Amino acid sequence: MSLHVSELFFSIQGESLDAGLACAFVRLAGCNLCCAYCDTAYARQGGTPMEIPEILDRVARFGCSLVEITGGEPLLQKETPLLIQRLLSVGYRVLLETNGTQNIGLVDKSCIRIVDVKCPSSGESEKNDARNLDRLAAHDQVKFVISDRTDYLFAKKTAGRITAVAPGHILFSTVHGVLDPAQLAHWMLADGLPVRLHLQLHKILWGEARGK
Ligand SMILES: C[S@@+](CC[C@H](N)C(=O)[O-])C[C@H]1O[C@@H](n2cnc3c(N)ncnc32)[C@H](O)[C@@H]1O
Ligand SMILES: Nc1nc2[nH]cc(C(=O)O)c2c(=O)[nH]1
Ligand code: SF4
Ligand SMILES: [Mg+2]
Repeated sequence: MSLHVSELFFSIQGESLDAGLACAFVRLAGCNLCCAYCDTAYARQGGTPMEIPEILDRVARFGCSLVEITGGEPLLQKETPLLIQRLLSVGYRVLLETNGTQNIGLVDKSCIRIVDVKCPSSGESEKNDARNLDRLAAHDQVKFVISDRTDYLFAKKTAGRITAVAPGHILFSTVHGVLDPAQLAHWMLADGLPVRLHLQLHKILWGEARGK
């Protein structure tokens, strides 16, 4: 059995609470959503089949202890939980970025799951599986990617119902180049929201370059 891999690369982690750290990325191919703003549409199809030992070998060559599994939607592939388990078993800190439509409970609890809750402007918010919010562990993170005021109000309401993670693990991000981060900051401050403002550090560093 193999996994369909879109790309493997080494970069500065640009998202999540680990932003700023050197990180190995495994971008898996295939996605069940088509978010209006998706910055990795190329990973929604295609990919190269790779066996787990080959992926572990490629990741090891980057020489860092932090690995992120992203996509595309990583949880669409049956072998993803096994890949994560193998990475954890050899000592990596493992992050999983997932779109919130698949059961995050299938993944080892030691993995840090970063669960997107899709906002209305993505065009995919009706596909969110609300049950994932009850499956969160304290170390997990929940992310809202926001384009406009309607998205912000949706995120604020949904975040208010999350009790499984501390407010500092709830990330409010802008859709890059669409919503001014200062506008989002103003809204958050005006409402006194305790959640975390989140910007994509890699795009500040390298723009929209692929494999970065
Ligand atoms: C490309 S997705 C892959 C993982 C998974 N499919 C998901 O949506 O969470 C990784 C993260 O990038 C975010 N993202 C995609 N396009 C973006 C954009 N144009 N601006 C800001 N964040 C974006 C997604 O919302 C998600 O949090
Ligand atoms: N540098 C960098 N950090 C990232 N964090 C999450 C990413 C993703 O596309 O899931 C990403 C990415 O594509 N690049
Ligand atoms: S779920 Fe993630 S990879 Fe899929 S279209 Fe949306 S942002 Fe892109
Ligand atoms: Mg990205």
